[in-house]
Amino acid sequence: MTEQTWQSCHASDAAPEKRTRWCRKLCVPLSPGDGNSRQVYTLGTWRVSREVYLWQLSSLDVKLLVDVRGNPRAGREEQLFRGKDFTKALLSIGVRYEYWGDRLGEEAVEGAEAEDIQRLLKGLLASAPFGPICIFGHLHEPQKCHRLQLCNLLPSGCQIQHLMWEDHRAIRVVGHDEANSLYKRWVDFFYQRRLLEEGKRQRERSQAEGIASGWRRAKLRETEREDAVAARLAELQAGSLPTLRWEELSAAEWGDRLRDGKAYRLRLPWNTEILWYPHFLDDGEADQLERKVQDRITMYHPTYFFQTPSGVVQETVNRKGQARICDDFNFGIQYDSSKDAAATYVSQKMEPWTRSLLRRIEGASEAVFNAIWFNHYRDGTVTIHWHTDGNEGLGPDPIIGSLSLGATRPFCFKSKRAWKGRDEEIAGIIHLTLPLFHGSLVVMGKNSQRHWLHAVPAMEGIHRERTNLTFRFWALEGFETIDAAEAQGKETMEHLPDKQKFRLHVVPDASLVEQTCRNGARLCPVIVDSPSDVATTTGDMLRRLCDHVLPSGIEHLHLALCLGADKAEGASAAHAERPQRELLDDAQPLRKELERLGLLPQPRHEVPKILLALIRKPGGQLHGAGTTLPAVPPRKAVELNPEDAKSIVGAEDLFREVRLSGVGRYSPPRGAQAEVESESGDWIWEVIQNLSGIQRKSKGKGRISQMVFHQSSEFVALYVARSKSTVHLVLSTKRRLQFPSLLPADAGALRRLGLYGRLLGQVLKEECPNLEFQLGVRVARCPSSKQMAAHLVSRDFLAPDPMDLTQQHYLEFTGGPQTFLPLDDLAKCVKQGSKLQSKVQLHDLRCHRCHQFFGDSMRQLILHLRRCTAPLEPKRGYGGGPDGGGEAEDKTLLAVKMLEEMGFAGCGREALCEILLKAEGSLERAVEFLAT
Ligand SMILES: O=C(O)CCC(=O)C(=O)O
Ligand SMILES: [Fe+2]
Repeated sequence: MTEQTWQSCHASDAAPEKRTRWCRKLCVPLSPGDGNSRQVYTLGTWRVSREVYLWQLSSLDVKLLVDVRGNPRAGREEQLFRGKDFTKALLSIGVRYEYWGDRLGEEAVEGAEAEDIQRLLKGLLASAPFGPICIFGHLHEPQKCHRLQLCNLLPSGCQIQHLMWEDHRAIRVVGHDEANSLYKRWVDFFYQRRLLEEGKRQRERSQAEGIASGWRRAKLRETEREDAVAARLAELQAGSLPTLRWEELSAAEWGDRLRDGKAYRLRLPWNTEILWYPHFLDDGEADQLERKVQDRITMYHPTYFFQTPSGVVQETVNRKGQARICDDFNFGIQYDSSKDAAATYVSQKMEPWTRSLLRRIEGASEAVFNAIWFNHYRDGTVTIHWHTDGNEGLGPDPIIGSLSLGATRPFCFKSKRAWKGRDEEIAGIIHLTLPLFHGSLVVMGKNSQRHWLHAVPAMEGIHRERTNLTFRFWALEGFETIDAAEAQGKETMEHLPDKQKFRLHVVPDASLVEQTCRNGARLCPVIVDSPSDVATTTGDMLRRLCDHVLPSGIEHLHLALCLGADKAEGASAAHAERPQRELLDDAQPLRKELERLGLLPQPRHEVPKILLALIRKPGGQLHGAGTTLPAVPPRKAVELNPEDAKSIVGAEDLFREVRLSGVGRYSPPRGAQAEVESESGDWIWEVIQNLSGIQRKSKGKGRISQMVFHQSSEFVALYVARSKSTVHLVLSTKRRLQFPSLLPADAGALRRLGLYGRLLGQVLKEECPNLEFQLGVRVARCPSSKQMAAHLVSRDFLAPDPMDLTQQHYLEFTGGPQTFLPLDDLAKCVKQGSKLQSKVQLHDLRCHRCHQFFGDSMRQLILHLRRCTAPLEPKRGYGGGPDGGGEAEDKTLLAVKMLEEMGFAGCGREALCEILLKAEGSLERAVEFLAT
């Protein structure tokens, strides 16, 4: 291949600057005939059994398999993971396995010099056994995999052929020139489409400018002119964004800057750019848009089929709702690996409101888009796993704008490879988390898909829905592959049973549409696939909907079939005119019922929708357990103290986060459920780490998940296993923050944590109006090297199990700022670098009559005092004995001394005097007061 042919292959002349560094490096021609003549095959991973792989390699007489996967244990094909097992299996058919992914993997070659890669390839060939070799990459199609570029750097004598699976047995050979031309076609097609789109925008804008300056007659509609102006303004704002550089800020500083309400251009390693607009839409605009999306966009929850290791086929409704808008393309949703299981997802068309929004986002993103993809997360248990948006339709190095509405969820970025910074401390895989506030926009700019993964992790304790709109430029018609996040760890089915596919459009009854469920989520129409099992009852169907799709906190529902002219039409028709309904019995097999009514669609027709209605079932119960959810009235709004708003960085956003998150009821897990075994003794950190796993199988029902009362993007509020009071939570940062190593830069996070506690306190006060709350850190714990934790505790100290309230806890919680320090004071101390020392003095508790010791168990002492009949020693001079006479003051002093001897010296004499007065002089009652 000559330089010219390479160039024309890999970059359109019209967009030379768009060529990646990688591609340019690969343009270096190879000297022909360097003696390395060799048969080279390439192959990717696919859902084909390992036996068939081995059989094909063996029949091609391959002698060496060269694994060039950067991460050879990634993806769904576990049987093809690098490991002893795979190596042995290859050896059994005479194929040697060599791992080269560390030098020739996707990451290793990114930005590398072509000469260096060539040198490595030469070395590889020189050491390879005689005979054909096979380069093994990740992706099935060679034109999408970096192995194609590697092959372009092989010595010219090599005979290169790419192998692709035709089905689960047969293989197809694609010539190297053909693979290169497929790649070129893809790139050229993509750039041409984008140029076309850019041209359109330019024309629109110059028309708008022409009209504004009065030299051109209006050809654009008013809205189009406004869109063009808004886009231009957004573009100007983008152009003047201040820059934050990853290396220049500590984790604490990032936390502050991402919460200071300002928009930034973030520059990350590997020449990556992210634009961050925390308030791209103001609150009013964001509310309005969320409403509009609820009204106009119908979310689709596709059903995926997985084969479990035992061979059982599982049918799973995707909990994440999806919708796509695009005038140019439809998108495919593939249900499993067989081609005919893919069904076209018909995109909705652009409307004036979506077009306006898209234009504005384009300006802020410095890009053009032609598609909006929606993701709907009904609550914090719906997630998206680590992935890149690397679909071929997005072209090379796509730019993606991502707008968030509803509950704040964190957007996690992590680098695909380790950063080798000068500073040891910041070397390694890089993590950056953005709090996706209601109305925020993140633009994943250049290199963000190439070098980084992103995810939206689970967030138990968040009951509010979230909608995400991603703005993309899509330029290829094709099939979307199945959601990698949902498929994680599961093997998809090879063959689906031959069945008819149709979709069910589930529309809530008009009386339910306006009903807001717990925490403000609205019951909206959804589209789901028909269940494949003919025996599925309408009760099963309803349960599936409740478990996976509908917002929680709705009243008892019933499923009805809508009959009438609009039975297969969209939600709007159902809203406009209520069709006749036929109530479906819970036990009725759904499919049979549809068949009986003559509604089953004919196979091979375009997937039709059948309208099912959700209707209120007065006082009824859903069939089976776990589907009856009482409606809970939304909580009253929390309030932000104007002082906090002024003085705390990020106060407004934190306030909005809590307000919009749908804080749940206080319901601590009971008994063993609440205990977290902690090997390190730092259970809070262990829980936090556990929670930071991006996707959890338990979907909010696991043991660790049950420990969570609430989360914000920065903090977590956990139930404690041995609660010391009616309400008792520990609050901590999700970032590692240990007491002895708190730095002045952490003061901002501590002040926000204080505010978080106050806001949660307000919510809890509404739930338990008779309780008073206090928030602070136990000073005695501060010197320990454990995760920093604050306690939000009600002042009644009525521990569910009184044995759990020790003297130490009691004295600390009631000892004022010397033992229980408010977070704002802690922030001040940290800022000034002062040390904290607890003033609590602990004494063993003991009975003043029989002198029995009770360690620090207040409960045991109280129980004992109620029983102890030992006489009071007369010489102790208290309790009405003969030496006990004298002045009342002396009597009190004696009693105070006795309490001190009993182990309450830490309370201070003044407090003991007061308590004695309250207890009318009775020591036993004084002890009980001390405990409550
Ligand atoms: O919901 C989000 O913010 C992320 C969505 C996403 O990454 C995607 O759709 O690819
Ligand atoms: Fe994504």
